[in-house]
This record gives sequence, structure tokens and C-alpha cells, in this order.
Amino acid sequence: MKTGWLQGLVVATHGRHCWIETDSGERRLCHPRGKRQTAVVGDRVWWQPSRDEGTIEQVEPRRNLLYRQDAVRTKSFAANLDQVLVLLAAEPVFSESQLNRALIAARAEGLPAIVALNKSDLAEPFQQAWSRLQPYRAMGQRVWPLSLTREAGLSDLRAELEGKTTLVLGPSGVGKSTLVNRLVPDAAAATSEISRALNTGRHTTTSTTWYWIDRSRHTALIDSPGFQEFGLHHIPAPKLALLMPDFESLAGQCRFHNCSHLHEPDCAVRAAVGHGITPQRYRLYAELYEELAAAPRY
Ligand SMILES: Nc1nc2c(ncn2[C@@H]2O[C@H](COP(=O)(O)OP(=O)(O)OP(=O)(O)O)[C@@H](O)[C@H]2O)c(=O)[nH]1
Ligand SMILES: [Zn+2]
Repeated sequence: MKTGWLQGLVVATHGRHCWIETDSGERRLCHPRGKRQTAVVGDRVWWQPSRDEGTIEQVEPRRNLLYRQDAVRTKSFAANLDQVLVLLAAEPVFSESQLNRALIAARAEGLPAIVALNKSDLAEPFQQAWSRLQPYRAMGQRVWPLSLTREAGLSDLRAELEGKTTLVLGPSGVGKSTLVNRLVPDAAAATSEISRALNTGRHTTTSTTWYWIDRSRHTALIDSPGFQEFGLHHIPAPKLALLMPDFESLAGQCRFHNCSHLHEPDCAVRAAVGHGITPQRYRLYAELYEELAAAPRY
């Protein structure tokens, strides 16, 4: 740290420009010092004021960074998280592949994940979605029922978020905006302030945004787009089974220690398909394995 540098928290980004919050709660637009520096939401930074804006001098080392990577690019969701909340709903029908990818990405960063299933008021589709989540509950994944248009489940969820920084991920239409509006009373005002500052002229769901749930600024939600195209190219294929809890304990029991669980003899994973591992989960694994094995490594 150098004299004149101040501490800040990145609460939104647009390109390489950041909207930061000071320790006293004041917010300001900052620009990066160098070409290579990129701050993401959740980053702690050192910055220097220049007139009514500022310059980011340095990004503090990160505890963790959740990101996705496909053949074309790497995109960060956010840094320094405590947990990930995957928001799904009875409708629209969710993609199990996307859910699986989000859980794997969180686990690869050592982040606990909660799955919340919204729209419990829609009885029949909810039941169907809930049973599709059965293998996840069986493997120890926490799954919460929720109805954001009613009060159901909201106080439990609030308790779960208390004192933590939670990244919310979910496909379009599940109720992410409804969730933010229920939990963050002045979310709309915060959003328009950020849009003005970063001059995006768009709405929150198009860019990652940090919200404080409480006035004392201890509990935070980060809303982020990008659930749809969840590339995991940064994960080596041989590690995949260790990041899927229902595969993990079996993976060490195969004849070959480097078993891919795709075609080797005496494979404990394949032997468990149909009991312990569902055929659907095994299909997700095999597809993802092929995808990761084919991805170029740098
Ligand atoms: N029946 C029912 N509808 C809900 C519930 N929660 C949210 N909705 C509705 O679902 C629709 C989508 O909610 P949004 O909050 O806009 O969803 P979103 O995830 O922000 O969607 P995008 O803006 O597309 O990313 C809205 O019409 C909500 O009113 C719920 O618990 N039950
Ligand atoms: Zn095996």
C-alpha cells in the first residue's frame, strides 16, 4: 500500500470500469491503472481519487474467483464469495446439465452451494422439478423449496444468507429479480444509480451487481448473468469425478487409479449406475468428460 491509496470494494463493473464502494459507503466510478489489470465484483481494491472519479491502483489477492470458460473466452462471475445460491423454479423447466455445471464450478473453488427451487405455489410442476432434484438431495446437496410471490421459505433463506456474501446464479425467468427485490428493499434505486454511473442504460440482470441486504453491510447478494453458457474448460477431465459428490467416493475404488469411468474394466463408478448413481447423472458425467477431454489445455 502506498500513501494516498484508499480501500474499496468493487460493486459493479462495465467493461474494465468499476463502480466501487468505500468503507464509509460512498460510491464512485474508477478506471483501471494498467491494461492488464481487471477487477471483478467482490474484489477488494486500492484506489486513488482524481477529481470526482478514481483510479484502481491494485487488486488485493482473492480468496476465490468463480468463473466459466469455454473455447473462446474466460468470464468471471465474482470474487471473494462465501457461497453460491443456484436459483431454479418449477417453471421454466430447468436444465440439469446447467445445474450440474454450476455445482461443479462452485465445488472446484471450494464454495458451498445451496439450490433453491422457487414457485412452490405451482403444485404440479413443482412436484416434478422437486423429484428431478432427488439425486441431488441424495448426494447431500441442500435443496430448499421457495415461493417468492408468497412468504414461503423466505425467512429460512434469509437466515442462510446472514453475514455472508452469496452469488446468485440461475436461468432466466426463475425469479432472480423477484428475489433481489424481496431481499433488498432499495434494489431498484441501487440499480439505477449503478446504471447511471457506468452509463450502461441497461438493467441489472445484464451485468453483475453487488447488493447489501442489511444496513450494517454484512450480508450481501451478488446477482450475475451467464448461467446459460456455463463452460468448464478450466477443469481437467480426470478431476471431474472428484467434483461430483455421488461419484467421488467410488472413484477411488476402480481397478485403475486413473480410470475415466467410461470404458475400463472393474470400474466402481459404472458398477454403481442404477444404484447410487442415476443413469441420468452418469450421462451428464460422460458428456462433460468428453467435452473437457477435447478442450485445449494451455
Ligand atoms: N408462481 C410464481 N411465480 C413467480 C414466483 N417468483 C417469481 N415469479 C414470477 O416469475 C416471473 C419471472 O420472475 P423474475 O424475477 O423476473 O425472473 P428473473 O430470474 O429475474 O428473470 P430474468 O429477468 O429473465 O433473468 C415473474 O413473472 C414473477 O412474477 C413464485 O414464487 N411463484
Ligand atoms: Zn472407474
